[in-house]
Amino acid sequence: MRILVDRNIPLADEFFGELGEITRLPGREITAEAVRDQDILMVRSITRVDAALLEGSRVRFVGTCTIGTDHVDLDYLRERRIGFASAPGCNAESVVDYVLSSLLMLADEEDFLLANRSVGIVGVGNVGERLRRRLAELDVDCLLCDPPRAEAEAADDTQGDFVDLDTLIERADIICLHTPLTREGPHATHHLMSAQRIAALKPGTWLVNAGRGACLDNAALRQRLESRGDLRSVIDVWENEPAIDEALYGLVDIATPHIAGYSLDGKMRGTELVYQALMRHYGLPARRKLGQIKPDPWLRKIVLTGWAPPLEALALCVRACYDVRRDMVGFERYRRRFGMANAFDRYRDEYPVRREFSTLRVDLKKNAGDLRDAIEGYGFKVKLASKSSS
Ligand SMILES: NC(=O)C1=CN([C@@H]2O[C@H](COP(=O)(O)OP(=O)(O)OC[C@H]3O[C@@H](n4cnc5c(N)ncnc54)[C@H](O)[C@@H]3O)[C@@H](O)[C@H]2O)C=CC1
Ligand SMILES: O=C(O)C(=O)[C@H](O)COP(=O)(O)O
Repeated sequence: MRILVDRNIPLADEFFGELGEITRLPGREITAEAVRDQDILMVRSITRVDAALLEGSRVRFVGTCTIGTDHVDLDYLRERRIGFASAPGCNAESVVDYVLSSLLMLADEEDFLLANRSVGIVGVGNVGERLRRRLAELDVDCLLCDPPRAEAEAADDTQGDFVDLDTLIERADIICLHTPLTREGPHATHHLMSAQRIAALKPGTWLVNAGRGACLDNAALRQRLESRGDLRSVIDVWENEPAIDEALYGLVDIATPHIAGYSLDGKMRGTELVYQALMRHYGLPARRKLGQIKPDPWLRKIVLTGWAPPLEALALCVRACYDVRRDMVGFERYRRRFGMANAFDRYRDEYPVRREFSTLRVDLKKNAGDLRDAIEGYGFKVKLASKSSS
């Protein structure tokens, strides 16, 4: 079999090599001509997969090693009986790491504790739910907005914690968007954060978008920031990637090129999930296991030998593992050298290795044990020193 793989998919040889001949291409160079003689196509979110790409080709299976599927015409694949798999949840932990690293940076600048603020999570699926759980460990109040879930769970008495988006906007100090991009149906998310809703944000609100760019009206956010400058914003996903609105880029506090989910762990998990689905599709045993191939992180553990203010201890662990400033500064450096549209793709292509918080163990000695909840709450592994060793 012939397998065409986006070159930004790690471990493709290890997982797909046994099935046939692999060709690698940059995602934006995966054209109808390139796929014509291929049997299997493995993409990421920048390749539009539809009739224009696949009609007349031999492709019988498409995998996207991503959570989002808005770049794939699923109806077309169904009609043509082409097998399909995505990688639900693969990089959800990484997106949460990104959000927490960003919130910590802003909290650091404004000198306050997250525990004193309420966070509104819009879209409480794999990402939003993990964010909620980690924030709950830190005693942060969360408001949840997820109408599809609210409807589905309405009959369950133990649920019912959902609010509508306008109530969330009114009450939350920090708003995190984690919705998929959908353009149809009762809960379509295109411009869910509309001009009207952006105008309604309370002065001082922090707005985070790590879902999809077009869930938020980018022009309206630019106007609000230009005219009032009274929000703080973290934008990882943009309308019209990679040719994003540079004026908006210049106004947001943390601007990154769609890398929230870009840990090596998240990407490798994406490859493994799609590999498992591919093997099921062909009725073959999935013998390869990520655990056998995954490289060790280069930083395994940090030892805290005494008590420190929780915010400082957390900031230390976060910075050691993944500091969002690395990507802000790196992206800006690329923008100056290559221009925005080139910088956007190139930074992602050449993305420096990043590992999830969960790969870092924090050893707490002596009275540093008091920091356990905060550090575990942020997603790190914690080991408490035994009495004899402390
Ligand atoms: N920035 C990045 O690097 C990444 C971005 N993403 C994006 O994040 C999105 C969410 O990821 P997951 O949580 O894994 O997806 P998921 O499918 O597990 O959860 C999405 C949630 O959004 C809810 N939802 C749908 N319409 C809504 C609406 N109108 N208002 C509020 N909630 C709504 C759904 O009911 C669901 O619970 C993905 O679809 C993808 O587009 C995912 C990974 C990385
Ligand atoms: O998984 C998703 O959904 C994402 O947004 C990906 O992390 C984005 O990565 P690319 O597919 O654009 O490389």
